[in-house]
Amino acid sequence: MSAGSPENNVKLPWRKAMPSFLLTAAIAVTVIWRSEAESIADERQVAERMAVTHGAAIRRNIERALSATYPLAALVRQANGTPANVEQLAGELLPFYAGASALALAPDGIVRIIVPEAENAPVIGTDLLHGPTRDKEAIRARDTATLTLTPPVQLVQGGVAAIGRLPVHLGSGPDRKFWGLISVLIRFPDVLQSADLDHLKAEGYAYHLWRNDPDGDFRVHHTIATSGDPLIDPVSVAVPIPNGTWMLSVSPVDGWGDPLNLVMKSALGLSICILAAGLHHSIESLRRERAEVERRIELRTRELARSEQRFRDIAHISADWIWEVDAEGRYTFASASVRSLLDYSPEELLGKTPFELMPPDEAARVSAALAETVAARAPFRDLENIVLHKNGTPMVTLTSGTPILDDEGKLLGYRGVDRDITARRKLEEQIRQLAFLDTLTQLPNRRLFTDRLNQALALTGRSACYGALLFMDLDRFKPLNDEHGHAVGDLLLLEVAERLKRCVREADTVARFGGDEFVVLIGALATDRAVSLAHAAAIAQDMLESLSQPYHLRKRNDVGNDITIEHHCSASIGVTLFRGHETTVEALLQRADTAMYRAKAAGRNTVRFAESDEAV
Ligand SMILES: Nc1nc2c(ncn2[C@@H]2O[C@H](COP(=O)(O)OP(=O)(O)OP(=O)(O)O)[C@@H](O)[C@H]2O)c(=O)[nH]1
Repeated sequence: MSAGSPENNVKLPWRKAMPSFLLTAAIAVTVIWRSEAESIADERQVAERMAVTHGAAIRRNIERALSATYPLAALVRQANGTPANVEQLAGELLPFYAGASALALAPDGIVRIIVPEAENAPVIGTDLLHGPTRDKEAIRARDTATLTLTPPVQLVQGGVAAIGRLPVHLGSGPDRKFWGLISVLIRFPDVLQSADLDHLKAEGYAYHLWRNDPDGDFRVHHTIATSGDPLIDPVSVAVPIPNGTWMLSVSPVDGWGDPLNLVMKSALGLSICILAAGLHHSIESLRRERAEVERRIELRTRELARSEQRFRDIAHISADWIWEVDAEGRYTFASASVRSLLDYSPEELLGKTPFELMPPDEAARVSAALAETVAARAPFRDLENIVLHKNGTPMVTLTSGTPILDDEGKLLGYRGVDRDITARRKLEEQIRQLAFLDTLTQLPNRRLFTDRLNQALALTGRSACYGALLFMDLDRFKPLNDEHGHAVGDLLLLEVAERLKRCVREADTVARFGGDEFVVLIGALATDRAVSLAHAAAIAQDMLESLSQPYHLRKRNDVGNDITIEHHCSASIGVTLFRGHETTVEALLQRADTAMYRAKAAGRNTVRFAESDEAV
């Protein structure tokens, strides 16, 4: 097979499946990416919800703690700036405001009272509005007349806390004047406890509660509380508090998304890509194989059509008759040339057997001759047989055939060819006759006679019977020719031949050597020489007698009329006996010829034996 042959191109290279792989990979990546993005979005939503919930709790706690200042402010206003039993009230209030760890009153900004006093005593006397201890949020509260909250700060008395400052004003309208500040100490992380930030940690979240410095760089974060774990792309919710906003940022400790899930999805995606590429490869391979098979079928069909056309052309122009028979020997196909050979149309032959076209005895002979060949499913060549022309004329054909077998070797029939050799056989017969028969009388000529004489010598040698050879020459034949012409002479010769044949048995041979010379071979006379001589003499006499009968020969006279001439004729016969190869054929003929001349010499119309025979 050459390198460029189609068979080599059927195999599909794997690189052809690459586009399918890449396309599927792109789809898989998109799907995985989207699914991952969706699941991260879901996760962020959940985290945000949690941050919102916890942020709200923080805000509630802060506000509740801050609200502890309101009853005291009300008390101060009610007492017009000089409340009594404030320490007692503050002490009673504190347990009701979770997150509020201390309450302080600072008339004119100077802390005078703080409850509980024991752990907060160092604060007493601190001037929140002036001097080095002044507090930014305190001043803001006074100036804006709104509750402010400091960021969580390190306390003088220890611990971390945010301090809420509520400005208290007395009077209203133009008489309204600043009284001082009521502060609430909101300790960290105590205030956050009821916000249950630990729950976030337990749920696997890192959190960060932070704020910007409202007066400083907004990019600087001040941490209020943290889980201690680093944040990864956190979701942040605002926790509004007085004079500011805290932020609660939350992210899963292990980061967003599920890496194991992502790996499994990626593995699944890769498997689908490989599967898609494999599928593409298989389908494309199948498609190519199918296309190749179809191409080959078309090629073979065309070859078959060409081959069939070739067969039809040959069958059409061939002088031979091409045929097919089924397993029962019935014609299933006959080429058109059967018409010129036997005058049957191909259709007339369908269903017939070849034997139906033969004379019965020929059919039996051919059937027997073919029986073994057909049983062996073997081909046969040049089987000569006689087939009858539609008009009954026997035709000689040479038949050759070859078996038709199916894939299992079962015989389906035969196909073959019949060649008409009738003309050839006729020609051969003519040649044979020219070689062995006298053209005028159709009697054996000298060559055939010599052959038969040889056989007779062998036969008599075995049987011990004598045979006889009679050499005969017509007397005065020439004058007939001369007077009436050769044609009349020929008629006489034909008649002589017939009369001589009638004088002998079928097994004996009458031959013409040419001119008016005839030779007769008598096969088996007797084992006794004398008896044989007598028998031969009797046959010779019989012949003389027969030949002496008048001949009526027809001829056309000078004016064109047919006339009959009566002619009388005699012959001189020389006879000799033989038995076995005592002598040669030539010597025997010579002996008979000599005896014939002796008969001529004796006055013609007589018989003479060879001298050797007479001497016995
Ligand atoms: N019509 C005819 N004549 C033939 C044929 N062959 C030879 N002859 C003639 O036969 C004659 C033979 O004559 P011969 O045997 O020599 O002489 P004959 O007249 O028979 O005389 P005898 O034999 O001596 O009695 C010749 O005239 C030949 O021309 C033949 O085929 N047809």
